[in-house]
Amino acid sequence: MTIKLGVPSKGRLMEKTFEWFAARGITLQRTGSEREYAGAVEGIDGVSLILLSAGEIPRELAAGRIHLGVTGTDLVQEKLALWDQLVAPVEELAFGHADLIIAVPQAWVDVDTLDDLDAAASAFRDKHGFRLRIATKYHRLVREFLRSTGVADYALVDSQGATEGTIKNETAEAIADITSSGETLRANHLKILSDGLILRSQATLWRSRMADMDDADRATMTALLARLS
Ligand SMILES: Nc1ncnc2c1ncn2[C@@H]1O[C@H](COP(=O)(O)OP(=O)(O)OP(=O)(O)O)[C@@H](O)[C@H]1O
Ligand SMILES: O=P(O)(O)OC[C@H]1O[C@H](OP(=O)(O)OP(=O)(O)O)[C@H](O)[C@@H]1O
Repeated sequence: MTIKLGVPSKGRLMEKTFEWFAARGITLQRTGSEREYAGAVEGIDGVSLILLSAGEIPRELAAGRIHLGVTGTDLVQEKLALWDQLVAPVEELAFGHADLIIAVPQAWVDVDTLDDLDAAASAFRDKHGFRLRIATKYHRLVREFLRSTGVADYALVDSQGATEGTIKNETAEAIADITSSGETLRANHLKILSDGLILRSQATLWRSRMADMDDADRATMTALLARLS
């Protein structure tokens, strides 16, 4: 067998992950054509590279189909109930920083906190006859956060991308999404609630608690982790 290492297959996260491993003497590269999701590992024996969507890496770790994987804290905590029983963080990689936050239109001058949002949600329901809608792809994290903070009178609507646009498109009144530089929020005339930070995320190397290993794999894992930490 080999130790299977799952890495995002495209974009910022893939490039930064390759750089992070290269700085530790392990070369990860895509092989084949530009569109083929095949990869190779040089600098250590017994490790194979699996290129995957960042959003699927938590599930693959939880199922034990990969031994190690790089993805954001946000995606692990969103996709896996009881995530800490299924995976363990090995290293925070110091890139891919993003905050999961709740934001509302800047024009809502009376709404700056979750308490204000709660009041606005009740008023919204009285006026419109349906619940204030919050667009997000982070359903689990947003529900847990709002439950713990006592906001109840809302409906989540699913948005898998361009979430900041849902308010202008009138499919939601508020959003819960990740922000990094804050530019997308500003460009869409949105503001973060002062107590609306749900989670700080960054790219992290995770180890599966569920993946099988033989003796050779265990030796490879020990050697690999010694190189990475
Ligand atoms: N603007 C950003 N700055 C920093 N990190 C970000 C940014 N956008 C997303 N991320 C982080 O990158 C990771 C992947 O995000 P996302 O799911 O949006 O990626 P994607 O490219 O759409 O991946 P997928 O292939 O799963 O669709 C997440 O952990 C997220 O927190
Ligand atoms: O604070 P900023 O630096 O502007 O970054 C935040 C944006 O980045 C991500 O979107 P992405 O580019 O991954 O596209 P998406 O909306 O399709 O997910 C995220 O969903 C925000 O929209």
